[in-house]
Amino acid sequence: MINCAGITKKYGDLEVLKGIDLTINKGEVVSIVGASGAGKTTLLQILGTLDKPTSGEVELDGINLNKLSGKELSVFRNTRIGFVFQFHQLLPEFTALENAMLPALIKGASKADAEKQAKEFLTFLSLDHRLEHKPSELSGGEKQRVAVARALINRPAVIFADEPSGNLDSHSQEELQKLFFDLREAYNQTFVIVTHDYHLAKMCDRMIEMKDGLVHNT
Ligand SMILES: Nc1ncnc2c1ncn2[C@@H]1O[C@H](COP(=O)(O)OP(=O)(O)OP(=O)(O)O)[C@@H](O)[C@H]1O
Repeated sequence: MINCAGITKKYGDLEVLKGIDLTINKGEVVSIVGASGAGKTTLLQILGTLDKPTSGEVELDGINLNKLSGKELSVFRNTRIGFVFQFHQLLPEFTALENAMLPALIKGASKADAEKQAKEFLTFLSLDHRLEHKPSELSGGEKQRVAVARALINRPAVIFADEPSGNLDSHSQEELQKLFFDLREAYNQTFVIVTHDYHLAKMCDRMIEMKDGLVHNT
């Protein structure tokens, strides 16, 4: 699913990633942990095509990312990758249903198909009674579940989550954590999750520990 070899990233003189080799298999739920500044977000952004490495190769879903043009990369990102961030980043003027539908509409799905898919995922995520609510009318946990539905809608190869439960109360945190594993069970969905939450990290199939720009154990 994901293979990366010799990933480095430099910001000026600062070498944030110093040669990362990593393999993540389909259907795995993997956490990336490490101290603040260890390079976790930088690695996630490179794996998720939001940033480019200084050197090294990333293969995702059978595609070598170095070989894609800027335009091909953005199509690949919208269709094959899902993201969940610490702050949900839903569009405030749209309903839960509309927010979840958006990536499917961008991909070119018909409104009817996008709506059907979005409703299926929102129902799976126990939000069938919140379809017409706008983000301001949803709880933090609900907003984050809409963000998960939006990430899922195109059935991406992988969902990258950066501190997905960082802004939630402990009950919503637990609910969200359980969902990742439910979604893997139901859809064989692959997740790569950057987290400071040791409880979540330990629940994952594998914990990738980063230290000083290197992976220490996988
Ligand atoms: N655009 C940038 N320009 C310069 N330095 C950067 C940039 N982005 C990140 N860095 C530096 O790279 C290092 C790694 O940052 P990164 O955000 O990947 O760490 P992290 O492990 O995710 O940390 P945290 O747990 O605090 O989010 C930090 O020292 C950071 O200051």
